[in-house]
Amino acid sequence: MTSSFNQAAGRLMVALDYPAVDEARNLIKSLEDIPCYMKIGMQLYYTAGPDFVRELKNLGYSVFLDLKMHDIPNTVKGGANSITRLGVDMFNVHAAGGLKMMSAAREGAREALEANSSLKMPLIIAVTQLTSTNQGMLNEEIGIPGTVEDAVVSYAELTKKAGLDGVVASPLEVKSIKERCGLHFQTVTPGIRPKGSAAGDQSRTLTPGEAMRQGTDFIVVGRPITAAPSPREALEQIIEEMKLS
Ligand SMILES: O=C(O)c1cc(=O)[nH]c(=O)n1[C@@H]1O[C@H](COP(=O)(O)O)[C@@H](O)[C@H]1O
Repeated sequence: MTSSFNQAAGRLMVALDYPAVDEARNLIKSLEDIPCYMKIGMQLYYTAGPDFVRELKNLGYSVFLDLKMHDIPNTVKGGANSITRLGVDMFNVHAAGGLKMMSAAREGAREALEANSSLKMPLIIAVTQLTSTNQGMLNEEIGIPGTVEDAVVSYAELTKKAGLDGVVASPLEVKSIKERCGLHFQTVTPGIRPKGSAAGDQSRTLTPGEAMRQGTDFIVVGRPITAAPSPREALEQIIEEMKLS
């Protein structure tokens, strides 16, 4: 595999949304030698737990633990401390928890590092508006006025103020986020749909190539890979598309 292939692979996060650890292991086996980022979300974590995080770290993968913490600051601080002790590379909280809650996540991670100097600081990212949320839902159900883009950018600014590393948003908002928060502020973008694949419950989507051209740092892809007849082929095609962008 070429170095440009591997570089693109490192910016592709595979969402391991499976009900059982064996299915996740089968996928990982089929993707052997491709150095992509692995994302463990609540479905798999609630059944496979910290052991599976350690298993992926032992295999050499970068791991994003996507548990989307949203609670009072003290509880999130404790959660962030435990997650950091697992040695993950990235984890997330909800920006809707507010400034104090987000700062508490950073504090919990910092205390874990103080207690064990062999750990490294994970990237801490805040979810802005879920990529399943559309304009109507934002205004009518969630009760936030204005455009989705404004709501996302405003949460991104709050996240930066809290001292976190970046946000989860749709690729459609990446340019505005980078304009307001700077190029180094990380963007992690789900809502990725290769041409011809089903949107499912995602509302704000772009293709892998389009997302890369918006300047995103990481794309997150689940079902277009996990539900493909050949996940490895689907993943390789996505990486080729990322490389060309
Ligand atoms: O935090 C996330 O990763 C996340 C945030 C968001 O706004 N939208 C979103 O889809 N995700 C996650 O990204 C993955 C997308 O999966 P697919 O829709 O199957 O590609 C899932 O694991 C979601 O939980």
